[in-house]
Parts: sequence; structure tokens; C-alpha cells
Amino acid sequence: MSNKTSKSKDSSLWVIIRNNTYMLRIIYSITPGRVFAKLLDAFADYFSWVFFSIIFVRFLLDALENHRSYSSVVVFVMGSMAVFGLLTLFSSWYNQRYARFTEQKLYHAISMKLFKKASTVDVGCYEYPQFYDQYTRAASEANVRAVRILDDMAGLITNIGAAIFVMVTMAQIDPFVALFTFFPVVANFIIGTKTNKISFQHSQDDVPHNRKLGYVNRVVFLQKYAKEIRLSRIFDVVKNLYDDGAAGILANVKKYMRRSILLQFIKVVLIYPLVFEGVWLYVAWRAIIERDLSIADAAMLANAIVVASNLLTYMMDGFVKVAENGLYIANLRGFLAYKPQIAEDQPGRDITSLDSIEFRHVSFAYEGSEPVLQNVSFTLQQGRKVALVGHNGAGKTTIIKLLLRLYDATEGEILLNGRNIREYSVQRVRRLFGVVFQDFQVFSLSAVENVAMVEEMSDKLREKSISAMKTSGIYDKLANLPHGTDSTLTREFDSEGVVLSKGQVQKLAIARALVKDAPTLILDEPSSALDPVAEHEIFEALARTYEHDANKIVFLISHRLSAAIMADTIYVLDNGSVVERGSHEELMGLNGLYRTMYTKQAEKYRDLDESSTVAKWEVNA
Ligand SMILES: Nc1ncnc2c1ncn2[C@@H]1O[C@H](COP(=O)(O)OP(=O)(O)OP(=O)(O)O)[C@@H](O)[C@H]1O
Repeated sequence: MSNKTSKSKDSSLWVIIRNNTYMLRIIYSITPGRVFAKLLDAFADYFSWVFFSIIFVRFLLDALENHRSYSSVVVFVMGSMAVFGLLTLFSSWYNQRYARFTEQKLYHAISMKLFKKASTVDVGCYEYPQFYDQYTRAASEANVRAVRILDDMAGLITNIGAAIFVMVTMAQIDPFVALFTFFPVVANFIIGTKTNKISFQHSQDDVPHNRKLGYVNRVVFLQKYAKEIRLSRIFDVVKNLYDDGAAGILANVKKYMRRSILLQFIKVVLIYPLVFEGVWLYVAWRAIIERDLSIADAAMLANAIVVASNLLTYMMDGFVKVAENGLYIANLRGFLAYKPQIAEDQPGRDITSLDSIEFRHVSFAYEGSEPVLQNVSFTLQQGRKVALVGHNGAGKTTIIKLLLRLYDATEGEILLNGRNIREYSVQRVRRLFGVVFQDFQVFSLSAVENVAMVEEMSDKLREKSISAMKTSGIYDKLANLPHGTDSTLTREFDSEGVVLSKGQVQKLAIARALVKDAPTLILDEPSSALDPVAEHEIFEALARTYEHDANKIVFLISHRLSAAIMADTIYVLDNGSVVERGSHEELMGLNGLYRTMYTKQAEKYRDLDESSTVAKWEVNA
């Protein structure tokens, strides 16, 4: 993943501008009103500040010195107050209502962008800690940064306007005095840039540690871990991750704090006194010693210098903040710009039916791992019912993942209807398969939504979902509940939610695969949690369903070889290679791995049968 997503830390001006404008464009596309309202709010802020510190004071002192009419003072004061009142009213509406409202809108839209991207990145990304780090960095900062970028940018623009105004006003009275403001501004900029780089690096270094804290939090709060935690001492082990994370965060505090404190000290102790005290000495000198400054101008100048140096300091801070925001946005841009190698939206040929599936000398290795499949070749024609069997880790599920284009083969090719799978649209290919994976998930939604798996439920789809539930054998359980098939699964959001057993969930997953009515049905260990009666019933029902549908290919992966017997062809995988193939009878005749596995299982079942007979006999006795 590290080489797949760009993680730019370049702080050159061009990159900063590009990153900020990139984010501003996103913000503008989501809520243009917020952009204009924030600009007006920032203007209201600076206007009130500059107006009352400089113009207001100067006008009043000038009116007193030059004996202007009382009514002109009243009009000026009342007019100023009216404008101030209106701007304050606008600011409180903006900050209390509009900003919060649009903030949510921004958060929502940006989160959706992130979710969408995260749900389309290559599945292989999940094998990289760097992926989680980058996603966390992008996700944790993007929302907050979006608002900050707009606020900082609007602040900077109005700040520049206000600074120009104040500097020009000052220069009209004393061009020399403006120089006072530059030293602290430049010094502040240099220190601010350094401080921000340190705090950015600090926050980035904290991400892996914070993820460990987050992981432990999840383990404690999520239901799926609750049983293991109560029945074992695993939490003592997991908790070490929390300790590691917390220690890492503390180490980073130690690593970065000394430099930050030093820079802060230089800024506060050395820079500010130079401006504020120095300026008053200069103005007092001109007014008392040189006597070339009126009271109104002296007061205005003294205020203006403080205001100007503050404005320029804020302006430099604004530049630094904008640069800092640019660094954070680089994470988001990098993440959103990531182009999956197997892109769902990549254009490709359409495919709606399957005449044949062929694996031609296919080899595959997960990135950074040894080869999992080696030179696998087989061809399946329409209507074939095949089983993949083999020991744990032989590569059975990996074959399915390649077929679904969750990964691409490292060598060789997979052909659908005689064409390389890569020529087809990924979405179209995935629609060809109804799959039950071993690690299927239940969502906190209604049972029928868990089966249909689409947002808009039509009556027809509901009917199909219910019929699939009947075939998989879960319907009776759900139909008897107060909300029937609309009952929510899990109790995370609904106290009346249903908690299904593992076997019941497996039946639900089978219904999910059936409802797709895809040309190929893939069942990866579909009966591992089912009792023998339920297993028998499901396979009977599946056989009935597919008996009449001669076109469909059924792919079964199972450790229960009794289930694999029904297949036309059984492929035996060992260490990533197909070592045997044929019908049950043919494979038994080969005297190879299949026969050994089958005989061992048959013995086990016979032993179980015998022991249960003994148990029955003991009970009867
Ligand atoms: N995402 C992954 N990254 C790296 N290695 C993986 C990944 N998934 C599986 N493997 C490895 O690939 C090998 C084959 O795994 P696969 O899941 O295909 O086996 P399987 O035959 O389906 O096993 P089982 O019967 O236990 O389900 C295993 O050694 C496994 O450790």
C-alpha cells in the first residue's frame, strides 16, 4: 500500500496551494453558501476590530480637537453602533446556527467520500498496516480540517485586506512607523513554521499508537469479543497493546515537547515585548519630544501599530496554518486519489451469462508471501457441479477470490467464456457469482435487507428474498417473530432485535447467495455450523433448486467430504496445486489423498455413530 498511495509531505508553496484549493473546491461543491457566509463573518470580525481601534478613536479625538458639531458625533456613533449591531447579529446567526448546520453537511459528505473510497480500494490493501495508518490519518483529520481550511482561508483573505488598509492609513501619518511591525512578523513566521512542522510530525507519529488504543477499545466494546474475553485471560494479552500504544504516545510527547517549549519561549519572551513596548516609546517620543503629532494621530498611530503588528502576525500565522492544513490534506488527497489495481468502475466488456470458467496455469502469491497457488489448471462448463477439497490452507478460498477478482493471478490466466477475466467489467464479473464466504457478516439491518443486500427493496425482490430464505431453511425461524422477516438482526440498535445462532446465520448467508440468482453459486464451507439434519435439508433443497437449472455452475468448498460427493467433479488441492480430480468413485479408485481423507472421515463418523449407539444403549439400560 505504501507505494500504491502517494503520501506527500512536500511543503513547497505550489503543493500547499494545490492542496488547499483542492479542499476548498470540495467544500464549495458541498456547501457554497458556507464559503460566502464565512467570508462575511471574517470580514465582520476584522472590520469591527480595525474600525473601533483606529477609525472610531481617531474620528472622536479629531472631533474634540477641532470642535466639530455634537450632532455629527451622535450620527457617527449611532451609525457605527447600528452597523456593528447588524454585523454582530449576522455573526451570531452564522456561528450558532449556520456554521453548525453546514459543518454537519460537510462532515457527512466528506465521510461518504472516504467510505466510498475505502470500500473500493483493493482488498489487498487490508494486509498493510500502512493502509490503516493512511486511512486513519485521512479520516481523523479530513472533517475537522475541511472546516479549518475554510475558516483559515477566509480569515487570511480578510486579514490581508485589513492589514493593507491599516498600513496605508499609518503610512499617511508616518511612513517610517510601519517598519516596526515587520521584525516580529518575520520572526513569528519562522518560529510558527517550525512549530507547525513539529506538531504535524508529532500527530503523524502518534497514528500507529492511537490505532492500538482504538483496537483495544474495539475489543472491549464489541460483542463479538465478549465471550472470549470472559472465558479466558486473553484481555491481559490484548491489554499489552494498549500499554504499548500509550507508551508510544508518551515517548512522542517526550521526543517533541522540548523543542516546542523552546520555540514558544522565544516567541513570547523575545518577540512581543519588542513590538508593544518599543512602539509606545517611539510614539511618545514623537508626541512629547518632536511635538509633530496631533493627539488624534498619536492615539491612532499607537493603536494602529499594535493592530497592524497583530494583523501581520495573524496573517503570517494564517499562512502557516494554511501551509499546515495543506500537509494534512495531502493525506486525504493521497487516499482519495488512490487508484485500485482492480477498479470497480474500470470500463470493460459486459458479461451476463457463463458458458465456461477456465483456470489456465494460474499461480498466485499474496504480496510479501510465498506462492499459495501453483500452476492450477481446470475448466468448468455450464451446468457443472464441482467441489474443491483439501487440507486447511491448501488454497481453496484463494481460487474463489481470484474468480471474483478480489485479487489478480500472479501468473497464468483465468478465462470466462474463453476471454481473459481482466477484459470484463469488474462489477459485471462479480454479478456472475452468488457467494457464501466462510467469514460472511451479518449487518445491523432487517433480516430481509440482510438477504436482498440492496437499498431499494421492490416487492419482487422481497418475494425472491423470502423464497430464498425458505430454500435455505431460515424462513420458519424468522416468520414466527413479531416483526417477521423485517426483524432487525443483532441488538445493537434495536432492543427487539434477533440474535441468530451461527448455523441460522449460515442459512441466512445461503439465502443471500441464492437471491442473486447468479449463473454461478459458490459455497465456501456453507455447512460448517449446520447440524447434520439441517445440512442434509439444505443440500436437498439446493439440489432441487439446481436440478432444473442445468445452466448454473455450483462451486462447493467443503471439509465434509460427504457433502462433496454430490459434485460431478471433485478437485483435490494440496499445497496450492490440483493433485487429483474426478468423481467420488474415480477418486476413491485412485487410492490417493482423497481416498485417505475420505476414509479417515468415514472412520470418524463411524466411531461417532458407535459411541452414540453406546450412549443410547447405556441410557436404555
Ligand atoms: N490475505 C492473505 N494474505 C496472506 N496470506 C494469505 C491470505 N489469505 C490466505 N493466505 C494464505 O494462503 C494460504 C491459502 O489460504 P486459503 O484461505 O485459500 O486456504 P483454504 O484452502 O481455503 O483453507 P481453509 O480450508 O482453512 O479455509 C494459507 O496458507 C493462508 O495462510
